[in-house]
Amino acid sequence: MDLYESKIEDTVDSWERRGFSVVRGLFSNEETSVLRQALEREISQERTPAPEGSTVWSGRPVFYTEARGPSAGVRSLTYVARCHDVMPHAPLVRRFTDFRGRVAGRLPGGALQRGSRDRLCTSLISIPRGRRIDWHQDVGPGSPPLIAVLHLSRRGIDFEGGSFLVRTPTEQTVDTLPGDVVLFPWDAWHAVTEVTRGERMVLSSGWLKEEDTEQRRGGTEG
Ligand SMILES: O=C(O)CCC(=O)C(=O)O
Ligand SMILES: [Fe+2]
Repeated sequence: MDLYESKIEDTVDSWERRGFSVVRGLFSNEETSVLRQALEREISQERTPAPEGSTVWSGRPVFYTEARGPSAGVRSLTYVARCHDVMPHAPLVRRFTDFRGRVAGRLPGGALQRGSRDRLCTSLISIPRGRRIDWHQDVGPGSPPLIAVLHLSRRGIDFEGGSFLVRTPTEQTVDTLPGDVVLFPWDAWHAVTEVTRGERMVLSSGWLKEEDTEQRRGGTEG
């Protein structure tokens, strides 16, 4: 039995009972801190946001977006398909996305399966002080069927506030530690409360739908 097998069993069990799952300590503190520091550097670089109204896919294999409306100020940097190889500490990121894929394969329901040609997509999401993520579902063009969120920031050190809320259908609050992974279905309403100090960062992994990537692909193959 490999390292993750029992975690996968617990994840599926919790999913069936509560409609979502939290995996504690998928990554060690040391691994998480290496990843956090590298990704902090990535997101702190100056970038031009994808145009307003474009979906998550703006024709680029790596693209940056800044949210509008109630979640304004939230920034994300998304890597599509093979661009995962250029992410800092790509082997660590790969362990996370592989874990997500293995869980997806065990969950009941065809809605959770990706199409064979859909593309892996991983977003670094940063919420600075005074910002939050409003209630939403990850539904729409390019929405992935199963969302897995790896928490990178240390509550009380890197940030305060910023609790994850999910309705499946009762509302639950999840306070995470770095290295924890939260998994939930694409149609679950979720939100993040205001970050009252510092900055909160996660890596969120899913699939972009093939139709969306085909329609919107720019010159560069991802
Ligand atoms: O930052 C989070 O905990 C959740 C972010 C989110 O809404 C998502 O990954 O779909
Ligand atoms: Fe979301």
